[in-house]
Amino acid sequence: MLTIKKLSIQIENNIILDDLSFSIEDNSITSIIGYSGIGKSTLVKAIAGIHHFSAGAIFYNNELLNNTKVNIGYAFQDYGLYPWYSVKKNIVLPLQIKKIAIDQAFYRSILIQLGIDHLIDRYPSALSGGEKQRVALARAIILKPQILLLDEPFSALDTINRTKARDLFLKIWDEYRPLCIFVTHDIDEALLISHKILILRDNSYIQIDNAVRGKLKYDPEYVNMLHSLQEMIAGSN
Ligand SMILES: Nc1ncnc2c1ncn2[C@@H]1O[C@H](COP(=O)(O)OP(=O)(O)OP(=O)(O)O)[C@@H](O)[C@H]1O
Repeated sequence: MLTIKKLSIQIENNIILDDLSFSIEDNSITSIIGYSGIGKSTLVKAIAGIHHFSAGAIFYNNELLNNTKVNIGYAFQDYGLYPWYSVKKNIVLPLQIKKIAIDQAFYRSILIQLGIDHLIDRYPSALSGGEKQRVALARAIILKPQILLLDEPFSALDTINRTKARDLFLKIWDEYRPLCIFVTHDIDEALLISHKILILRDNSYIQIDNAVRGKLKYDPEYVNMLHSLQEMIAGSN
């Protein structure tokens, strides 16, 4: 279980997140939604250990989260690929850093499932935005991390490929069910994939159970939930 306790983050004189507390259970997906600039990426970076916080603490299984002890996979919003490394080297880098032998079968299956097996010798400059995102996703998953942080992982994909990538992600996620935090602007995406949803708003936040996960988009319960979420994001609920 990941527990965020009274977390506050200030950048220069701006309070980005203030007194945020919530928990995420193992084997579950939590989406983070909210207006652009509200602090979604900042929160994910703090959990990844690459952004300082001004107050509060982050625990994993009741111990302070230490990213040298706990494997954290992170797909950055801007991909975060190293331009001087090939696709293969970018993907296996987390294994090399942690001195973990490559699981060839898992590596091959990720490449094939994400449709990037033909790209492994290319460099990031020779990839499309959607290809870079899939490489970033492969790199986040390669360690089979206990905590998987995905910051708008499908934003560069068109609608058809986004739907495919989402289904694929859920298939891969289901193989070992890591605790996953998924930042998205797409409320439908949040409703389709996540067990819980954290809504960040100006000066407040709400964490809700997603009762319509797995339901069809035209199901009345789904439509009601979609409308309530829209109101919650706008701050009128
Ligand atoms: N290095 C920085 N210096 C100053 N302000 C920053 C810095 N990094 C982020 N911010 C500000 O912090 C706020 C939160 O940014 P963040 O990227 O977390 O938002 P977000 O909710 O992920 O936005 P988006 O949905 O547009 O990706 C924004 O107002 C941003 O301008």
